[in-house]
Amino acid sequence: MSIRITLSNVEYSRGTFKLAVDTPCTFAAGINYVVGRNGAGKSTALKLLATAVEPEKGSMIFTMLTSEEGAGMHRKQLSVEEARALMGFLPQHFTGYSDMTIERYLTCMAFHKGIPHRLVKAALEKWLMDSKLLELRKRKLRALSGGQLQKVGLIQALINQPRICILDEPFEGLDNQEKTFFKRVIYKLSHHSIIIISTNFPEDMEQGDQKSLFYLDEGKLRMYDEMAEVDSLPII
Ligand SMILES: Nc1ncnc2c1ncn2[C@@H]1O[C@H](COP(=O)(O)OP(=O)(O)OP(=O)(O)O)[C@@H](O)[C@H]1O
Repeated sequence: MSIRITLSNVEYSRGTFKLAVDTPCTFAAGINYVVGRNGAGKSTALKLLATAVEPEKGSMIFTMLTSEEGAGMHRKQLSVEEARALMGFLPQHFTGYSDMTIERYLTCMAFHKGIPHRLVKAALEKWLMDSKLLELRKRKLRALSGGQLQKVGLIQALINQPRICILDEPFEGLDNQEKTFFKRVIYKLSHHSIIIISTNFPEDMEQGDQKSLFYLDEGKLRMYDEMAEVDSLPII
């Protein structure tokens, strides 16, 4: 099941800021890094890809390689609803439902994302243990530190191994051990899923067998074939 997101001549404005994609950009399975200076439009681009906002011009098309009787192997275009059902999204300033405890919030998210009820408890316990949140599971989201909340945000985005996973500055606030844990989860997922990560930190871009680089310069998104080019781009 190979999924792609293809952007053509997309434009989206927010106040005086304009995001524009005037060269072909395709996001495929593997880790796709979106980089650029502060204010270049990374969060806006990720919201667009997550279908949280709609392009004013151009097209954003989700396709999946599929095999159907009579039609053989072909690329099927997905509706926005079908694409959303395959998505996990961590926005830049994740809040979740601040009055819920970690356990209740993540249980609701797991149900919502279609994980069978009988599997949720054990799966959640493993996530909470691996991310060092187990002892905090009865604490409300509003009482968590920035790093603790970020881990909850990452778990809700990754919990059902989504085929499209969009993570806005995912490692913000995590210590090295926590970063290593989540990077390993993301790396494994990247073999079958489109992972889109925005970051300002080149050291966070070391992983992924299949890597692509997207650079934003004052709202213009451009795809680079070579990760090696990252060293030549002014990121921060
Ligand atoms: N709610 C808003 N209304 C109007 N303009 C906005 C709004 N939010 C952000 N902008 C502007 O849109 C532009 C892109 O912002 P965006 O958050 O996408 O950039 P970014 O690359 O993610 O920045 P950072 O690295 O600082 O998170 C900026 O110039 C910003 O000032």
